[in-house]
Amino acid sequence: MTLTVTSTPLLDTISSPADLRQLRPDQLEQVARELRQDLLGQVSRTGGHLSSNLGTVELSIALHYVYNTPQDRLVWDVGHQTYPHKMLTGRRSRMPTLRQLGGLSGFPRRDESEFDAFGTAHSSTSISAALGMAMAARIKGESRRAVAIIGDGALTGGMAFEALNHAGDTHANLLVILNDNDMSISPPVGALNKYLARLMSGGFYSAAREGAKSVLKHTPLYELARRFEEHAKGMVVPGTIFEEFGFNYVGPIDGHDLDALIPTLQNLRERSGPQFLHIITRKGKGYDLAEADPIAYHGPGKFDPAVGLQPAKAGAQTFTQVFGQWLCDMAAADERLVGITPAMREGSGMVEFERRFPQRYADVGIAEQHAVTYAAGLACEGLKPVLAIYSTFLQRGYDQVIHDVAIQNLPVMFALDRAGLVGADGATHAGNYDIAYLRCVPNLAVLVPADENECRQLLSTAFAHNGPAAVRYPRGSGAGVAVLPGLATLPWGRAERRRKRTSTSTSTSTSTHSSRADEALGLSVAVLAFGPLLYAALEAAEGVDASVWNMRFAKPLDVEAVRQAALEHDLIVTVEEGAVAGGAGSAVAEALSQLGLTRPLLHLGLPDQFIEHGERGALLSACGLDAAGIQSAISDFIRRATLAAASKTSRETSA
Ligand SMILES: Cc1ncc(C[n+]2csc(CCOP(=O)(O)OP(=O)(O)O)c2C)c(N)n1
Ligand SMILES: CC(=O)[C@@H](O)[C@H](O)COP(=O)(O)O
Ligand SMILES: [Mg+2]
Repeated sequence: MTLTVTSTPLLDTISSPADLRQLRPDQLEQVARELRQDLLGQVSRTGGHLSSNLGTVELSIALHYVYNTPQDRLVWDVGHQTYPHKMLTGRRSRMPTLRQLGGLSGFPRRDESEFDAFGTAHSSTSISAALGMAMAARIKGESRRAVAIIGDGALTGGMAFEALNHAGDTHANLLVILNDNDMSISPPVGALNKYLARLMSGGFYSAAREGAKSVLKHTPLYELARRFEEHAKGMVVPGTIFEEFGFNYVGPIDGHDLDALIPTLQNLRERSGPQFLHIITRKGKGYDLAEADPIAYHGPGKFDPAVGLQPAKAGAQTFTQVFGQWLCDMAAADERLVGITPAMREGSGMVEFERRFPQRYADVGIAEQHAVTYAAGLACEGLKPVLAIYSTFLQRGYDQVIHDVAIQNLPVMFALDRAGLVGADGATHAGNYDIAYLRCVPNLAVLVPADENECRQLLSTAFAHNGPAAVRYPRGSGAGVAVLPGLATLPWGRAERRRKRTSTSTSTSTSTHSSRADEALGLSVAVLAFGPLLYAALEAAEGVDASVWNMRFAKPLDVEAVRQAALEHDLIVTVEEGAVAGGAGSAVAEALSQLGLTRPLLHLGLPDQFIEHGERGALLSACGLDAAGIQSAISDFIRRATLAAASKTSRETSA
């Protein structure tokens, strides 16, 4: 560890930016040292995003020092780099609760602090939101300022350019700060990145220019520098792309140098019209291990800062690892396979695939819309694209799924990771909606493996399918089922029955001979499970003697299995780790209605509300999606149904 603090602590005196603004400029470097050290200690104890936050320490201090927050609006892009901002805005004492149930969010939230001007966690939204705020200030006749802080990775998202295009034409009092650390989660990709690198390498002129402006302001030398700048701009240096968009471009400057940052921001705050400040920072700044490996420290779990991250202990295989292995094996077997990631190489398990098949790998940047349509183009030419994408991020490419893939019935395969609750990232990253938003799209199949081995089998099944298909699997590991080698497929659209209720009574039985709770109440139960909750459902079924089907497909639904379940049982229970509204359970209800079968239905899944951050298992339990929760929901339902039936009978008798 390289961080040491010597003088009397200043950080403890800062409980809001107003306190920070009381300090002399020459004290701010000490604040930065203390803040960085505290940040490292805090994140090492809770886990969370580290590299990006170590890189925004000086920027956060400078922004709150110069701008009159919260009246002036700071809009952070993605928001994974806002821990220093949180610590300066009255939330330092709550850092030990970071990303835990009931604790601080890992991202900005309007309901957490008045200093969080805009909630975020998906990238590339900051310029649009800050522009909206700048224009609102103008419309309302207010003199507030709006600042968007966006990373070089987030700038690759199309939305950022839509906003730049709009902003440059508005004369809005908007400052866009490009926090360029030459990294996304993985190394940055694309022509824009190369362009930024060129700006950076040619940046000495600009830096000197801006440094001169700030330092020499109000002196005759400043006028000289200004004239030189104008001459040089026109004659020597071509306008930057940001100037072509209508912004006044300043930089690049060193984003860790408070002596450069503060006067530059003071200067920019007084200017009107769209301003663009390009700063250069280092991901992981100040912690040697993170500087050396910003990818590993992008979002680590808990660790000891003195020794750093240790190799993970061999544990259960994650679904992501199952996918990564399958991708390599299938690529070796079928040279038409092309793997695509929108900037999530590590998270999606594609590191090995890139290493082995570089020609068939593409990181397209944070560009989910493009990723989907790019895959569609590949499919048109007979290739077999596999787009590995987090469920939550596919929301960005929804129109492309329908318009570019499904309508044309193209064989694009979506490997949907992080389906269901994700835990510490919370509501913004939850993959709760994909079954609902995909199953309504014609031609598109939705496969829901129950365990690791079935995940591999259904990946092969989707890949073999001659049309669009999504395979959804959750974060982390599942039941721990051993994954068999081979690329065998499973029957298309077919569920498997995993448990038969032991009682022989018929669906309309009123038997009270069994000791089991449901039997006593006279209802037989069929559970239709979609995805890894199958195992909790099987456990619950032991308690209520239910039949259980592993449905495997949310679409095409195995209607025969639904019919059989309905004909043999009184109550149908659906279980899924996805939104109940419009989810797989709804598909079962639709099927029953089409079959003309009426059965009481109990849909177990995620409720119609955003689920906060917390430990994934605990959140699932809180939603009633563990074995105990499923069993008690079924027993309660039966009890209520039986009571309702009894009361109806007694009303009829007395009438
Ligand atoms: C729409 C969307 N896609 C993907 C992500 C995942 N993601 C979070 S941070 C990040 C990299 C952002 O890079 P940059 O903006 O340069 O910030 P840095 O991590 O370098 O601080 C990615 C890909 C996301 N949050 N939102
Ligand atoms: C901020 C962001 O979007 C990513 O860093 C995300 O937090 C990664 O999530 P996983 O840890 O599930 O890969
Ligand atoms: Mg970056």
